Amino acid sequence: MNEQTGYLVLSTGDVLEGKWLGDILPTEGEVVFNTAMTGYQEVMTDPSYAGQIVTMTYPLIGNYGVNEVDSESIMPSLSGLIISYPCVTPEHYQSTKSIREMITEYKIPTLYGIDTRELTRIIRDNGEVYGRISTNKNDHPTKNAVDQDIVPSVSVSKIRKYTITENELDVRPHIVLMDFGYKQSIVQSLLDLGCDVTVVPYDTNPNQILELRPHGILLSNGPGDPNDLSYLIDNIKVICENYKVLGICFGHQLIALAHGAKITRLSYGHRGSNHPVKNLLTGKVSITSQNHGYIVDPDTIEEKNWIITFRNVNDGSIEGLCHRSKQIITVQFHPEAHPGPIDTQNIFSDFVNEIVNKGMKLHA
Ligand SMILES: NC(=O)CC[C@H](N)C(=O)O
Repeated sequence: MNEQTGYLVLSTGDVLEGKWLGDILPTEGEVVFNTAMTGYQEVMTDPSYAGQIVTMTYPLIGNYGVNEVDSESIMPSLSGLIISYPCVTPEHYQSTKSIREMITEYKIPTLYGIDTRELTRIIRDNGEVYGRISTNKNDHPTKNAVDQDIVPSVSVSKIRKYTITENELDVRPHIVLMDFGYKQSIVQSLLDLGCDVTVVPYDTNPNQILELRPHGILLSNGPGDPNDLSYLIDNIKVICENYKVLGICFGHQLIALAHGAKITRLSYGHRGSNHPVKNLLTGKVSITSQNHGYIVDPDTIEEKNWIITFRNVNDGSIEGLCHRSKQIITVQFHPEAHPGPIDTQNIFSDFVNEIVNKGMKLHA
């Protein structure tokens, strides 16, 4: 393995020494931790991590390799990766390459040999932490904010259509997915339910959406601070007036923002595969996959218009909303999973059933 020394220099003043796993590629970004024990490939290809240096708290990363089926996007968008102990001789029947081959192919700046649990403690104690991966330990991070154009950098620039050839349903719901940095698993969850999916750029306006004649709109996950997209609020309001809408994570935050709520930061994010959320309508607790640093400020929700449907069991933060009169449901967690449990996949089937059963006239 490459034995060249590299440093993770943090905005807190801490400097952690490691080794470069691939090429020497200095970088910087917000440093965030993910507590999932598996799912590094999905994490590395989730566009919501754009601009961030991700550390996996689980110490052994790479042991089942990288495969052809689990990537959430065409290429990784994260700024960097910090791992404790990499396994570069993977064993798994689906594995086609090692994590080192993947990070070399996609030029992901990566350090290994860092105590990722120590790093996680630093983030937990300090909240928002920025870092620079460098060969020079005096090379401090200069940025203190994630690039404001981060969503445009991951969103599609042209419409992308997904359809399944075999559909035994006599109806074909057509969902427009507004792409703020969508995960492939969201598309797959809709295809599995017999939907046609059209992915559109994040700033597509309601008139362009109308031309596509969708039956429902899904606002996707995405990187960065939703407040940076406040200029889309009018678009989102019109969409929410006219369609059945589902918002996931960034999409949930944008819909809340468009309806007058404030979006604030968690001191450190929820990123992992075992975050319990309680459905306040049924009392049922589900274990969810999560990846977010921002939340909807509970004091700014207009309760006359919104029902809080889910709360996080650990810290009580809002995990889901439902509009009292419009057909809008939103979740802060990731029902599409990947990585993580699929306990809340019913969010997709409830949305599609709502469209099929009570929705507008569907074409056959
Ligand atoms: N997964 C997401 O959609 C993340 C949303 C937003 N970037 C946050 O960190 O809160």
